[in-house]
Amino acid sequence: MKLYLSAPENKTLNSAIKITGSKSESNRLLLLQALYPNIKIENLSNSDDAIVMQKGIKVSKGEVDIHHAGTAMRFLTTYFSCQDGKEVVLTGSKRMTERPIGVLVDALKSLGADITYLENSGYPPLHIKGKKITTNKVSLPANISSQYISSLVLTAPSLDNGLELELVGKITSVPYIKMTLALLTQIGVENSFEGNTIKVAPKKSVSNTTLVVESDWSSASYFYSIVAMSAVGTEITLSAYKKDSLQGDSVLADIYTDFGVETTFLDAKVVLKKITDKETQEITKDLSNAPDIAQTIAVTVFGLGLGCHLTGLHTLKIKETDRLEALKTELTKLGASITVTDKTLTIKPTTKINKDIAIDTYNDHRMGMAFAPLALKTNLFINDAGVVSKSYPDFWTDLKLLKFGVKEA
Ligand SMILES: O=C(O)C1=C[C@@H](OP(=O)(O)O)[C@@H](O)[C@H](O)C1
Ligand SMILES: C=C(OP(=O)(O)O)C(=O)O
Repeated sequence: MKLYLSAPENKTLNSAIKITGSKSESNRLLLLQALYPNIKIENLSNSDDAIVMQKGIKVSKGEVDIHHAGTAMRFLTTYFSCQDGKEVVLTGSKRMTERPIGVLVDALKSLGADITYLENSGYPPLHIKGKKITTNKVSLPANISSQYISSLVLTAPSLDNGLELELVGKITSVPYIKMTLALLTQIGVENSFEGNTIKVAPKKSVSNTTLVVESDWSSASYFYSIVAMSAVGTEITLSAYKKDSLQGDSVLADIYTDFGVETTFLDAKVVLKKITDKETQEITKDLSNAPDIAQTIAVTVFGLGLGCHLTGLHTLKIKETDRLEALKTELTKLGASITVTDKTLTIKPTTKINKDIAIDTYNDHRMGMAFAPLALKTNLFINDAGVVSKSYPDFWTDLKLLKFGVKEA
């Protein structure tokens, strides 16, 4: 599906949007629910990634296809490795077979897991024969993906002896690890994270507990970008959010003050308001704790004619696509002056934005959603716009609620 996007006729959009549950929280809770069936989940994400997780975790024998879902791939690798009697082939999309998993597989093998690579060493698909794991100390590099760590931590309380992890090197995407540990705390699992050591105590069962997933902050980023590019006075209300979030991407509330957006928390809602068009001209940010909002920020900066130097982007090359190259290619088509390295992105201020450009999405939901707000500045096409369903299936419908022109081309 190719879409043609244009700005709403009334430039001051005031509207309320309810965003689906966080895919990160949802996939963690689905894993914990499989280990502890007394857990009930509310406001579960309706994303493709949560659907493949729900389906995959029920399989005992045969193939589990998690498509593009990194969290499902990583979280289920540990889960199945520790399920005595289950035997699966864990696979995904072509891109998933290019996303590394060797660090996690090596860690699991050192614990005694039975995992074999079916194609390339270090990459999915994996053949996993579940075993009872009793060894409880493991060490692994922490600078490539925090999902390997979250994966081990999530299954850890179900192991007879719990688990102690030693994290080697600079720890990346730290808030996601803290989210995992906070959810364990919420279900009564003792844990600690001090220095580079994580300890998780074993737990046999959990009493009836209902956990409510907060809505997705990464999805909220696209509305921050829309408000940033709108007239002073524009307001959008998003639900259901809280000030005390487990999601690291809630740092958006701080970051977008540089773009003139004020955030107010009201009950379970968050109100975004454009309060000034005197934006910070050059922004410098280290996004190693919030990699998923890098695309949104880069597009906001370009749309506002500002400059930026973003660092801490070393994980972007192994996500749904090489996001640094994809941003460079697509922003250049629009007229940006952009340079990237393997971990940084720099944009120089420009005033002109090319019209009617077709943005390629590279099977990456965030490429479609991050570029959409630019319709406030110029008309544009989004190729393969269905990609958004990976995390936010209702994105285009919600954009229509804001009166954007969203037409099949
Ligand atoms: O644990 C999680 O839910 C996630 C961790 C991050 O990945 P990395 O740790 O690989 O950066 C993030 O990019 C991804 O969208 C979700
Ligand atoms: C990187 C992402 O997801 P995952 O790694 O879970 O596929 C994302 O949603 O931006």
